[in-house]
Amino acid sequence: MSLLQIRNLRVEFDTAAGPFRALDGVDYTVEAGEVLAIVGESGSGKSVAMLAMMGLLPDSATVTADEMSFEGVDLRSLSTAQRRKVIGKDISMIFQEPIASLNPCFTVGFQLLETLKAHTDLNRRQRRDRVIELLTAVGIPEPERRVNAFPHQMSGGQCQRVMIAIATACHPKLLIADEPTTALDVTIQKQILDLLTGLQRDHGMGLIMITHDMGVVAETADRVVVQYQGKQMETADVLTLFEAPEHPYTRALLSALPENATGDRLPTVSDYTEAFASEQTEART
Ligand SMILES: Nc1ncnc2c1ncn2[C@@H]1O[C@H](COP(=O)(O)OP(=O)(O)OP(=O)(O)O)[C@@H](O)[C@H]1O
Repeated sequence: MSLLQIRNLRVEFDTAAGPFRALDGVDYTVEAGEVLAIVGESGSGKSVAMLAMMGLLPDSATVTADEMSFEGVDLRSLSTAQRRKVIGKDISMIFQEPIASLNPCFTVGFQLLETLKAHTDLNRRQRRDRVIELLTAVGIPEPERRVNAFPHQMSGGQCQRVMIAIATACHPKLLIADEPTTALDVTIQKQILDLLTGLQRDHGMGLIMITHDMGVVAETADRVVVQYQGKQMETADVLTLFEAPEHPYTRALLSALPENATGDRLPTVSDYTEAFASEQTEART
């Protein structure tokens, strides 16, 4: 039994301009302890897919799927409240903007304590110790002092470490990281990726890494789903994808990597996909 199994997921938004299909029949499988990267350019439906699974899309969204199960539990059969209970305990998510994700009015220690209070039976003393342990585990220096810092007193990288501490505080079985390094300085990006993959390995968590960056995919993933305009283009294990990409869109993404540049100008995905893109647009209208 897979940790997460989603088949033929479709999401349509009711918009002022009429219905808009954001996702059109995508499949995701994540095994326990596996890292799945969902890659695709902005608007390809990466975030919508995860929000749909967690029941967090607004009422304007219609979500359908042939299967949507977590550890064998059919998420479609649960009420929103029941789904949040399953998901709140076993699935955590971190977002692109760490500073915006933390509450600016409370210290980082308080925000960690609140998470532990909501999801564990630890007493006050144990929670305090666990907060220090978590901040140490994510590499915050002088955790006894930093526990009293407000988010604005920390760097973007430190705030993302705190977000990772909050997200992993209750030992989730699946962690979803939505562009976790995009807002960070390049030098910090690698440290955050190493932290995430280290925690993932140590705790045997499933990890879904949402990204548009093939470098992040190469660095972290076991398997990859490539999306374009709400459709799934290709699914492969990471080595196969880099060595023998099957779909023209995947080849375009790989060709646009700086290390694959051959001429004076860095190619872009659109250099390869104009014909393909108009084909997709026609199919959607
Ligand atoms: N509430 C909404 N109402 C209408 N359309 C929406 C809504 N939320 C998302 N969309 C649309 O769904 C499509 C997919 O969005 P999504 O945020 O999943 O893209 P993404 O691949 O995660 O992009 P990014 O990397 O920029 O976050 C986009 O065209 C977006 O505009």
